[in-house]
Amino acid sequence: MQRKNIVVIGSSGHGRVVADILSLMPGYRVTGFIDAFREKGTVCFGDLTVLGGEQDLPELMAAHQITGGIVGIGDNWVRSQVVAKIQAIMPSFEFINAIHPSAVISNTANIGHGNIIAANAVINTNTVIGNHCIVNTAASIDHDSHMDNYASVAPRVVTGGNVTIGAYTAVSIGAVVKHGISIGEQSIVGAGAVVLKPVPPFSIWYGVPARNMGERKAGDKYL
Ligand SMILES: CC(=O)SCCNC(=O)CCNC(=O)[C@H](O)C(C)(C)COP(=O)(O)OP(=O)(O)OC[C@H]1O[C@@H](n2cnc3c(N)ncnc32)[C@H](O)[C@@H]1OP(=O)(O)O
Repeated sequence: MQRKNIVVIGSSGHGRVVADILSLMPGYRVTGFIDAFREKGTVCFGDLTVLGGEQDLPELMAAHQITGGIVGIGDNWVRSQVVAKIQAIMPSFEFINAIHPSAVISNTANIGHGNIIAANAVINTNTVIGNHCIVNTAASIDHDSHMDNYASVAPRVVTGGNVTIGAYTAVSIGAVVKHGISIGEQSIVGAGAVVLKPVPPFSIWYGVPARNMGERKAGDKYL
């Protein structure tokens, strides 16, 4: 099989997990990392190094026959900013999905592009995952659910069926979301929360049962 040469944008812990997943996918060869905040040549994962920043992409793509890649940045808002920057610099950049071979994904699920589906994740029947989302290690999104663009679920999150997770919203590590619940855009569900009521947009909810603990603005830090 002809492997596509690709890059991972972001070389922190999450970016390296993404490179690890891609190294297990037969269709791709990871050429290296793009990271404007780390010196060129820094070794990040195995023998893979930082090749340059986003501005260097046109030159790097031509030199290494790179067709595209994926943004491996955990913060949902920052990830969206970097995707926009790449689209402006290199409109032909193809955003791919990084899907761990142990992930279980229904044939009836619909998955966009730029998504990270980590080890042992489950995406069940008729669920829709938008673009540039993260379904992290051993998270489970059950049937007929919907994750909007740039949403994320952290390791061991479990949702029931018919759950909606709005754009840019982060459901934190180990949280449980009851079936039928809708979580609005740009919200945070805190670690270990049990969500039994709908979560409005731009809000922070946590606890057992989860309650409204505050409001937030787009781009507020949560990691
Ligand atoms: C592979 C990976 O690493 S993926 C990333 C995994 N990481 C996560 O998912 C973590 C996400 N972050 C959280 O869940 C955070 O707790 C947040 C964003 C919900 C809240 O963070 P902050 O606003 O900074 O809260 P802060 O730490 O100041 O705590 C405020 C109070 O709320 C409590 N609190 C904070 N989060 C929670 C929570 N999830 N559940 C219960 N109580 C909480 C704190 O104990 C503290 O109580 P205190 O005042 O009595 O000491």
